[in-house]
Amino acid sequence: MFLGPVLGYMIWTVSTLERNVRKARQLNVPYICLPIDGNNVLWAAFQPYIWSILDRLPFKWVSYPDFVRYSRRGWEYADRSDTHVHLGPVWALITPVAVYLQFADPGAVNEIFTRRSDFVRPVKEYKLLEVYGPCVSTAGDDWARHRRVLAAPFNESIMEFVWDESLRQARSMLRYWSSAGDAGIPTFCKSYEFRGSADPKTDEASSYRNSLQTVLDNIVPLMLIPYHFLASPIVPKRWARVGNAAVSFKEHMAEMLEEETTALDQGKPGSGDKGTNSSNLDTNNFKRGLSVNEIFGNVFVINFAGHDTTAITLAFSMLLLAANPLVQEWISEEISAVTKDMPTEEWDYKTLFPALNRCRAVLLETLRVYPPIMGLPKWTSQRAQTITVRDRTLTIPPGVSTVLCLKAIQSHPDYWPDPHTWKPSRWISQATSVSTPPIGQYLNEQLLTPKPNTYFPWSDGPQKCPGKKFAEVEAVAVFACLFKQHRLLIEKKAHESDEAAQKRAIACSNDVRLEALLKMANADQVTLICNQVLGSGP
Ligand code: HEM
Repeated sequence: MFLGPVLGYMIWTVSTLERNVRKARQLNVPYICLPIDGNNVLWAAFQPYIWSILDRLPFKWVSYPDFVRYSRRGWEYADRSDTHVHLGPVWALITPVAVYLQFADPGAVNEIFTRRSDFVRPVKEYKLLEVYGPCVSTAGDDWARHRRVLAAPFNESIMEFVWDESLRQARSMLRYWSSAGDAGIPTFCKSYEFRGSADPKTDEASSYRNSLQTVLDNIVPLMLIPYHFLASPIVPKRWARVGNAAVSFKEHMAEMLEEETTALDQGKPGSGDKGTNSSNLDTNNFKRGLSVNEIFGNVFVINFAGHDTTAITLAFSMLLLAANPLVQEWISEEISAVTKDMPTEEWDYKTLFPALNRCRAVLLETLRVYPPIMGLPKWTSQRAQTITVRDRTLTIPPGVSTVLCLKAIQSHPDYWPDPHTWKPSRWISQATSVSTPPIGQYLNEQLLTPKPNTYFPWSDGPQKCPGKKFAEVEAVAVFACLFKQHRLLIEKKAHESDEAAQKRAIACSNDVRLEALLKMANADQVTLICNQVLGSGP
């Protein structure tokens, strides 16, 4: 009975694969074939189980045949830049569904980013983000309307709020972490109290924080199954919890919208207007530009795009800092020089943030090695497009996917010396006295500007991340607050040396899996301890 469909599927696979191979041959680029497309929903659901078995065998990922290796979701992390080093700046991953041209060439990357109407976002691949409604990522031709409204509050004047709020959260986090002692740390313009996961006050499942966390933790099933269905009484309890969290999160969004529209109706500034003057923010856009469903869709995307990306990057950074005590000392030296005896409550964004280059370097280096998004998909839509890759001109047929391989280019030895080592100091150089910012004079250092189009964890071009500065300000505030007077240690196992514990932490940071974003697969295998430096405070 099953033989017919299986045979049919196999014939379809072979013939479509062959057709796509012919397309790649015409392009004259090296290629690798896969029998199943990575976006196949069934395969995406099953492959983690297959790989959890393969990972237990005594073979490394690199030793499997190509069709096995590249079928792993998130293969880009294990591959680093190796395939590009072997096959050159552009190669094709061919599946029965598509030809995915993989680019790791700065010139070609620049062309693809800047020619937005020639290389378009494959909206179909982003449709799953429409959990609550259409949004900037799925808007297609209508992208500019969404982007104009959504990006308005992301201006310099909101950064002071982001800085103060991040410091406030970091202080609470520090109190919570320090109180854990040797037992180890248990695992938008609205202010929420910091709550650790073991804090009893986090019980209220419908709180903003908890509903958002449940939604983000279960983002893949929520993208596949409408949340109204999950919240219905007929589904198992575990799923219903996810559905109910999604409903609660929508109620929180509706409440926020109500508060904002009431404020705007009364002529008051909305929360997106914090600290801004009305001349640089068209608050009417908020009401005029998007429908209610589109507002919900975009609020969700801002939460999705802004929360886990930053949280995951901070988690990688903390673990790597704990495994590298000398780097902790290195940033602490800067924090002390820049903030002197000033209490964190008095830290001023405008003077301190630009001077904390070493703290920023930790973030930039973590994003270089562990970018939450490892490849950016674009698409030649209706027309063929020509593009220059080094000394060649490629004519790419319509409907071919072009992937900007940011993980590969950010770890390519042509652009980054010692590319696979996490080394924040690579971002710092001695400033010439003319360009030194006043407060930076203590260390006379400045941040490296990478070669163009060799570093783009926030994407680039018109569709680049509007939250880049937001994330930088958050991370620098958290690092500065934490490492001013505290250090992170790894809890050692019985008879384990410091070195072995540090190696275990680094191995944990390299044991990753790609869900919607790249994250550590088993972060709870390493427990961190937060200690105050002796003689450093009250
Ligand atoms: C380390 C932190 C972050 C990283 C690595 C990051 C990365 C990215 C990348 C790569 C894109 C482009 C995605 C694509 O084209 O498919 C993007 C888009 C976006 N990001 Fe971020 N992001 C971060 C933080 C944030 C924050 C803090 C916010 C908001 C508070 C935010 C909001 C957005 C939005 C709304 C978009 C869609 C923009 C558009 O399509 O026009 N991101 N981000």
